[in-house]
Amino acid sequence: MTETVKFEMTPLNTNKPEPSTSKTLRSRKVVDLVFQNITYEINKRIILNNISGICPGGHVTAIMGSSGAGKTTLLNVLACRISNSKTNKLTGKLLANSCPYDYEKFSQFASYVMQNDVLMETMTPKEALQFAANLKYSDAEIKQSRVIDTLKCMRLERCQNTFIGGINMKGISGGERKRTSIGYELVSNPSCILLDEPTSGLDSFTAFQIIHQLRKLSDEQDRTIIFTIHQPSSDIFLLFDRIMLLVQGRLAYQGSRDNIINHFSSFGFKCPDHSNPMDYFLSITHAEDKQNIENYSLYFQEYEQKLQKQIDSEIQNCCNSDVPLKINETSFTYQIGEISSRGVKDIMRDHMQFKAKVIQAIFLGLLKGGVFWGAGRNNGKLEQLLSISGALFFICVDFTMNAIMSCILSFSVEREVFLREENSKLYTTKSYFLAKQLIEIPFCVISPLIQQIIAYWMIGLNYDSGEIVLIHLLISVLVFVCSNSMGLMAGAAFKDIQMALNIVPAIVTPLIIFSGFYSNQKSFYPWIGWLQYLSPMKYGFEAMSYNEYQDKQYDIDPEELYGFNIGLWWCALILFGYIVVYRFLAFLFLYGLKQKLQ
Ligand SMILES: Nc1ncnc2c1ncn2[C@@H]1O[C@H](COP(=O)(O)OP(=O)(O)OP(=O)(O)O)[C@@H](O)[C@H]1O
Repeated sequence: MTETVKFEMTPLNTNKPEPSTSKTLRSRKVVDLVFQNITYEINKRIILNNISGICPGGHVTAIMGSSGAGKTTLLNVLACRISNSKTNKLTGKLLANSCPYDYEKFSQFASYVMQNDVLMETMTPKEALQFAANLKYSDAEIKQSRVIDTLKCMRLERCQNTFIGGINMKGISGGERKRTSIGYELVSNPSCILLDEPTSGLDSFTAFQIIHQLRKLSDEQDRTIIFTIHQPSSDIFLLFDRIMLLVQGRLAYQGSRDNIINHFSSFGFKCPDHSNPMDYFLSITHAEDKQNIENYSLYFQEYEQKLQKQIDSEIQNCCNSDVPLKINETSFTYQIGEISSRGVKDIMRDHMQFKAKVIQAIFLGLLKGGVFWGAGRNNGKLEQLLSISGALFFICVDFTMNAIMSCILSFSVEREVFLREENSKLYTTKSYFLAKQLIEIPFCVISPLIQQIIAYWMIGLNYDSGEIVLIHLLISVLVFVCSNSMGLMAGAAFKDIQMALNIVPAIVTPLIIFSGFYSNQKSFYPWIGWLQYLSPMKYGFEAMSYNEYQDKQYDIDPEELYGFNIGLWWCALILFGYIVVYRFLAFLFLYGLKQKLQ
């Protein structure tokens, strides 16, 4: 059964009392966002054309316009998610209560809710909000009250203990996901909330509920709410306080919702009775109709003559009190603890993934054991040396490909969550990265161990002493962790994961060729032979071979046949060194990626 929402039009009051220091969500000062003379060009094409405006605190401002009008671009400019580059040129001023702001400052008083709900599938809404609150506040009582208030405010009480879910797991509904996304930002008590198409993909009733909640946030808590929206129903239209109507990157209307109908009527564009005003205004502004395009100059002229002065005066008189900042109160070590315990929960709860990984490890162990069955039990002849070397080399290649690809794929989902949470200043890149190492490395150890414990005895690798077996397992783990580190680095280095998935095999293939199994390592031409030193498989294969062939006699010395030239422990040390280097580079790339996406 659907719930009915009783909507009461609460009178607007922008002169709300000063913030209380209570532990509830109501603790805000008004923040007026102003943009002045914003022009944005991409490759010399003007996307936003010298526009100015104001989004007052305690009001709901809807940015509207037909497709391609520049709504998302304007929202991104306000959220400082667009900056100058070689091809993109942004000019103009952004002010919060008359003070200029940039990306860093924006994230201290405002939150941005993306169109896609980027949330951890294995958490419940309550846990997600608790995670955000834990990372934001140090006082236990404040954390608790923020979570409870937000659940109530976003009407999430009924689904608070259901998994959020996603592709792999059934979970809460689309509307509840959106409300969780908004709540996630709300926990940190931002003065401004910017949302990109908060109603897209939702049915009209759910869309109404979302906008209704946003309206309540502005009315009851003085927040500045700004969002883009495509085609609101008439019920939703009534929830807006202000409207900005964009037409080809310029403003055709800006001001109160009440006035938009009169404004367009005054120059001959009367909204027909009984029709949804926004449907009408979008129909007269979309760029598909030739007549509309001819009318654009009239819209702009009327805007400049009748509304511009009013907007300029609102900008002049905007609030200029201090902007309340949402400061993060938690320490670096606390952040690491929180992120890693969430990560462990995520792995344990994602039963499908967890089972798939264990089954895959058992299957690959059995496969290697079956294919190279007994290869190590006979020795002496060259062909026996070749088959055991084939087994050792295949172990290295399999670990490398497996670890790199699965890391890139799993990180592609996770890094969106990281980018969102870092953007919301829940934690720093450093604490996320260290927490990731704490969770991931133990799991990287388990998979190669399962595979090798199975395959070792089936292949009949050297078990003259326990030490030899342990060294083999150690090298296997080092190769796996090293490849996982390469995957992490690739996942962080490429903005587009698809590109990483295409390019990485092209990089790994030469590393396989130069790893010493297919050709003697000393026989490569020097101008290209140096590539072998970049290959973790070379060190893995060489170390495993030294370990395996000790005390064994063959027709030909394996060291000579393959041109081994480093030695077991040096190989292990170099693999360890590569792990450190790749992980450090992954951190730098992640840091760079975060900056690039600002
Ligand atoms: N990276 C880009 N390169 C080139 N053009 C771009 C880029 N980003 C946006 N544009 C162009 O800028 C214009 C405004 O885009 P924007 O996404 O802001 O429109 P919108 O009003 O949000 O549209 P929609 O409702 O369809 O999402 C569009 O014509 C779009 O093609």
